[in-house]
Amino acid sequence: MTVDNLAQPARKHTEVAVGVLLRESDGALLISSRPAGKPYAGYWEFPGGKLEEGESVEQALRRELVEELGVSIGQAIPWKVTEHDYPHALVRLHWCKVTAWSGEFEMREGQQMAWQQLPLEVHPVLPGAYPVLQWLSEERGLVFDQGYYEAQQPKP
Ligand SMILES: Nc1nc2c([nH]c(=O)n2[C@H]2C[C@H](O)[C@@H](COP(=O)(O)OP(=O)(O)OP(=O)(O)O)O2)c(=O)[nH]1
Repeated sequence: MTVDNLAQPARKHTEVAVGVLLRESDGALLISSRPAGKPYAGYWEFPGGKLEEGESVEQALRRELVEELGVSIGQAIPWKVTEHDYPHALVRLHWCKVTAWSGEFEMREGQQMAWQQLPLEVHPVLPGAYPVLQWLSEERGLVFDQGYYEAQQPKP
């Protein structure tokens, strides 16, 4: 460890609730694009957002999906937790599966949404979502090829 590292305070995690909405009829996944004005605007991700003070993961996810998509979710089933270190934030992503919701989808933040099978056709995909694509692929007996998604990232 260098002297510089010793001098740095530990980075605080930003807690994020993320929903993997699964369509019963064909197993498609709901993916949405990040709205203008946010870091990684235009990247595709699973819908969700940051926990507010005092909120549980499920409460935050329920609130975010109303705010972003206009739908009320049923149970959010906790699935896995990952971390991703971006230049803008160190995030802890709380992934939940969601199989029931009500209401009509409305893009309330000017974003786009798409029901997708694997591998996703939309791009670029937020790198913090890769692990979920891997688990979903494994569940479905599909090969996950991270290079396919990396090749679709904008060139620096
Ligand atoms: N929603 C979502 N966020 C993800 C995914 N993968 C991933 O790394 N993230 C990261 C990106 C952001 O740093 C963070 C989510 O924060 P955000 O800025 O979208 O959350 P928010 O809607 O509460 O934003 P805000 O406008 O209130 O600040 O999690 C994903 O698949 N979905």
